[in-house]
Amino acid sequence: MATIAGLTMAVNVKEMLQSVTGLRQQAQCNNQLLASRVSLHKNSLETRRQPVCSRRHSVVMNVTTTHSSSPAVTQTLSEQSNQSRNPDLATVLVSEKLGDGGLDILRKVSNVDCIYNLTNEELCAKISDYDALIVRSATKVTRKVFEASKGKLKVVGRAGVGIDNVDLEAATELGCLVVNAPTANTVAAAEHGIALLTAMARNVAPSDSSMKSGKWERNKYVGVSLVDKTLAVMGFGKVGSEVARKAKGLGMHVISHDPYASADRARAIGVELVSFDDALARADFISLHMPLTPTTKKVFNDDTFRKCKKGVRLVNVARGAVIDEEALLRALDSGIVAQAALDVFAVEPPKGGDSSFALVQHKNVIATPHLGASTVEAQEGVALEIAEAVAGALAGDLAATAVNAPMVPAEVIAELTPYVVLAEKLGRLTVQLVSGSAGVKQVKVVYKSSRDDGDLDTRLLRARISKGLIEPVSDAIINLVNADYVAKQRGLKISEEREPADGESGVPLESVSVTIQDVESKFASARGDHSRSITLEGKVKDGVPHLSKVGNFSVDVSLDGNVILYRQVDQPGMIGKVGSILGEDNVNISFMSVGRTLRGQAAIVAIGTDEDVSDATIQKLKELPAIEELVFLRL
Ligand SMILES: NC(=O)c1ccc[n+]([C@@H]2O[C@H](COP(=O)([O-])OP(=O)(O)OC[C@H]3O[C@@H](n4cnc5c(N)ncnc54)[C@H](O)[C@@H]3O)[C@@H](O)[C@H]2O)c1
Ligand SMILES: O=C(O)[C@H](O)COP(=O)(O)O
Repeated sequence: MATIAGLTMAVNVKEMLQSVTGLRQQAQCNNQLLASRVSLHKNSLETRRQPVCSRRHSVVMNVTTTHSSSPAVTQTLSEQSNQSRNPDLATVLVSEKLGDGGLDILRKVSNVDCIYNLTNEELCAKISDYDALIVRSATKVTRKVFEASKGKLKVVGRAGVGIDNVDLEAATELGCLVVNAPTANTVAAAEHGIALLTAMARNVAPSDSSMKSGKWERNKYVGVSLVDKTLAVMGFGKVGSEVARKAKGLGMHVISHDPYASADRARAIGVELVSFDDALARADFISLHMPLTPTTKKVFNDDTFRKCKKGVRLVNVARGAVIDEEALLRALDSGIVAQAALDVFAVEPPKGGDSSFALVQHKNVIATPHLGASTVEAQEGVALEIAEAVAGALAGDLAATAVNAPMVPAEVIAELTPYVVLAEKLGRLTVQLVSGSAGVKQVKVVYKSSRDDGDLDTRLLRARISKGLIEPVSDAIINLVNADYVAKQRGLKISEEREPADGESGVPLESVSVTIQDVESKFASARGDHSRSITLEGKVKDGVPHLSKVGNFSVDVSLDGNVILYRQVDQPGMIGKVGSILGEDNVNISFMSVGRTLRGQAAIVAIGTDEDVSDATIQKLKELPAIEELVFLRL
C-alpha cells in the first residue's frame, strides 16, 4: 500500500507544484538573489528547473517572534505579521527555535513568523496560513495538522535528523513535501554521547548535587574507568561512528553492531563489527545510535538485558522508545544495568506517573532533556541546512534531503506501477536473506526487456529496489528523489544491467533479478552463480508481482503476502504435512509452488501466506525430517 500511496502522491506533488507556479516563479526570482547563499543539492534524479523569471522583487525582511505561553500575545503578534506581509511571497511558520543564519535565508524569500510552544490545536488553527512549516523534535506534525492546512502547506522542514514527529504518510497523501537536515548535528550528538558516558562513569551529576546540598562525599562517588573497557556502539551510522572514533581516543575497545554497516569503514577506525548478542555479551558500556523504526522499537527489553554482562552501563542519545523503559527500570533495580545516562525518552517531556519520569528519578540514572543537538554550532548548521532545503523547495527545486516527493511523468508511473511494486518486494525479500555482519555493499540488478535502452526508465525501479533493501534496516525514507543519495551515503553500489528479451516491446519488462553480492545467505539455496551471493528474480503476471526464481531454482509464487521458502528432499506427502502444520496455526496459504532440479532430488518450495506465521510454527516446519532449510520472509 505504501508503494501505491507513494506513486499516487508523485502525481499529486507534481500537480501541487504546478498549481503554485506563480509562487515558484516569484521564489525563483528571489532565489537568483540568493544564488551565493543557497546551494541546492541536486542528484541525477531531479528533472526540472523552471525558466528563470526576469522581474526582480523587493526583498521583505519580515519576521515576527513570539512564545505562545500566552494565547493573547500570540494572536496579537500574528495579526501584526499578517498586516505587514508581502502577499507575493510565500509564508513560513517556524515553530521551534531556529538559528539566525537560517532565518536570514528564509526572510529573503518569504514572510517568516516564529511562534513557539504552540499546542497542537493552536498549530492546527494557524497552519492554513502557511506554505511552509519548520520544526524540531517537539512539534508533532500530525495528520490533523496536514488536514487543517487545507492544501496550503507545501513543505515541512525538520531542522534535525529524526522525522518520527512528522506523519510522513499523511504528508505524502496530502501532497506535502518533507525535508530534513541529516548531517549538521552529528558531531553535537556524538559529543553529547561522550559527555554522558564520562559523566556517568565518574558520577559527575550526583556528586555535584550532593556538594550543592553542602556535603563532601568522596567515598560514595567512586567511579569506574573507561580505559581498556569494551564499548558496544549499537548503530554505526553518522553519530555512532563518530562516538566510536572518540571512544577509541579515550582508550576504549570499541565493538559495534549494525546490520547494515560496512566492515571496511568500521575496520578503518579500528572497530570490530559483531552480532547483536555478541555486543551484549561483551560490552561493559553500551551506547545506542540506531533510528527508531518498527524493528528497533523496544529492542532493549527484559530479554536483551538478560543477555548483558551484569553491571553494564547504558547511554542513549538516539530515541527513548528503542528501550522498553519498564524493563530498564527492572534491570536497574536488579543491578543488571549499573547505571544509565539518558538524553531521550519514550515520552518527552516525561510526566509524573510514566516510565520516562520514573527513569529520570532513579538514583542510578543521569538525564538530560534531549540536548544531543543543542550546541550553538549545531543549531546554526541545522538552521542553514534546513533553510536552504525549504527555500529551494519553495522555488520548485527538490533538495537532496527530501524524504518524500517522487517526480516522474504520470504516464511512466502508470505503466511501471506493477513493476515498481515487484522491485521493492524483491529488494525487501533479498535483504532478509542476508546473514552475518559483512553488510550489503554491492547489488546487481538485471532487467530482462525487449525495449530499447531509451524506452525503459529504470529510475523508479532502482529507487524502489533501494527502498526495499534499505528501509527494513534504517529510518531512512527512500523515494525517487533521495534513493541514489541515501544508497551512496551508505556505501551501497547498485549496478544495473540489461538482458535482451524476445517478447513484445509493449510490455516494459519480462523479469527483474536482484543479486546481493559478497554476503553470506541464511538460505543456501538462494545463492546465485557465486557462492557468496543471493539472487531472487521476479515477474509481473496479470498485473501481479510474482517471485519466479530463488537462486537457480524456478518457483512461481504471487507476492501479495508473506513468503515461506524451504528446500526439501523431493518426496510425496510433504505438501499435506506442511499444510496441516500451517492450518493448525490458522495460516492461510495463498499460493504454493515447487521448483526442483531432477526427480527425487532437492526441491525448493515457495509458499505465500496471508498471515504472519508464529515462531513456534516455523520451528515445527523446520523439524520435519525432509526439510533441509527454511526461512520465513515478511513483505
Ligand atoms: N539526542 C539527539 O539530540 C540526537 C541528535 C542526532 C541524532 N539523534 C538520533 O540518533 C540516531 C542516529 O542518528 P544518525 O544521524 O547517526 O542516523 P544514521 O541513519 O546515520 O545511522 C543510523 C544507523 O543505525 C543502523 N541501524 C538500523 N537498524 C539497526 C539495528 N536494528 N541495530 C543496530 N543498528 C541499526 C543503520 O544501519 C545506520 O547505520 C537517530 O535515531 C537520530 O534521530 C539524536
Ligand atoms: O533527530 C535529531 O536531529 C535530534 O533528536 C535533535 O532533535 P532537536 O532538533 O529537537 O534537538
